[in-house]
Amino acid sequence: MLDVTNIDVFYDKTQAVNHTSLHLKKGQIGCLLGPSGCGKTSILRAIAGFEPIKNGEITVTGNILSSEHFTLVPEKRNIAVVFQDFALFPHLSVAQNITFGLSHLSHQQQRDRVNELVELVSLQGTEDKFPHQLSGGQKQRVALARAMAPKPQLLLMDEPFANLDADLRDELAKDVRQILNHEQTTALMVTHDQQEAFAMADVIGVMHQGAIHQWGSAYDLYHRPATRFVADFIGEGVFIPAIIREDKYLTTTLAEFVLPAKYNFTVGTEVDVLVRPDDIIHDDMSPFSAKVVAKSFRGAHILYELQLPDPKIQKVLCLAPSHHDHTLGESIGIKLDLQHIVVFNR
Ligand SMILES: Nc1ncnc2c1ncn2[C@@H]1O[C@H](COP(=O)(O)OP(=O)(O)OP(=O)(O)O)[C@@H](O)[C@H]1O
Repeated sequence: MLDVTNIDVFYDKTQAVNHTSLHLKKGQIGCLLGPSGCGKTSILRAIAGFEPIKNGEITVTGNILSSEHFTLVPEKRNIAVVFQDFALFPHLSVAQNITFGLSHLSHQQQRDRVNELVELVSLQGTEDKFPHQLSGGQKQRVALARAMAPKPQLLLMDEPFANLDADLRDELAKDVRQILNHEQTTALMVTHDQQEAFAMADVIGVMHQGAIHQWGSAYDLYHRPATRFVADFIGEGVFIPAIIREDKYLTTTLAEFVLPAKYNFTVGTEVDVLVRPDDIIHDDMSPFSAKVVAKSFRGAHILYELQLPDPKIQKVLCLAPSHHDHTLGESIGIKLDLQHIVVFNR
């Protein structure tokens, strides 16, 4: 549905997006995730038609919207954009804000669509209120309803929940996902908050320095990170040193593993293995122990930071059920239980 193929975006001589591609199917929700300045907004702006592209192509349902020598104006793209500051018209009521893009419809059709959207975004009873009389979450719902009212072929959202507090953000993210699914709207959003990306998106692109390192599901990004940057950026974890032995064995201080077939390291190569907090199991019977150097209570679990006796390994993290409450300085038995073996060259 949306095909962004090998695009470059420049601001004068500064390259903000570097030969980047992404694809969304109809009804899919995509998310660009990455640290500040990595180029997320620039991709969104190029798709919306606010920035020209230097190379490549942007198409929606096969129609070219942007190419090296062509930029279709934003108003002809049938793409809606929701900004982080909501950008509602302050002098228009909720109903008038939502009606704004519907002038091509009859009055009855406008009323029907507004009623439908007000119900969909759970704003019944606020139709005659003005933006300053609404909470942040309500304003964001109006912004979403207004953007979706003309049934755009694509919805773009730039940090749509950034101005909301954490609880509201989680709740709204789930609601927005349901609303988009209900309307079968294809959407692409930008965020630097991974929980928000996980809550909203079917497919996530992790960006760094103008490039998408991996375009995949939350599960794949966490368990099968394609690059060291993705492994570091998504979730928590540490790298522990290992060496490739004959017969494709991988030896670490804590355990030995068979190297998955997709890796092609020569014998003797020194590598790093990704170890997530849920890969380290607390087990009093284990021959390996480590000292608790820090802990953080997370409700159902405690995240322990553990120092192993091996000086080559800085620390590992262990997520243990919170009824196992150990004190700082205590040594606890641990074992490594890697379900997904992810290895990078040292
Ligand atoms: N109008 C502009 N003029 C010049 N450089 C710009 C402009 N907009 C963005 N840049 C630069 O392009 C790069 C990418 O910026 P972009 O806003 O796309 O990143 P981002 O990932 O969306 O960041 P953030 O999360 O902070 O919004 C940055 O180095 C930024 O400084």
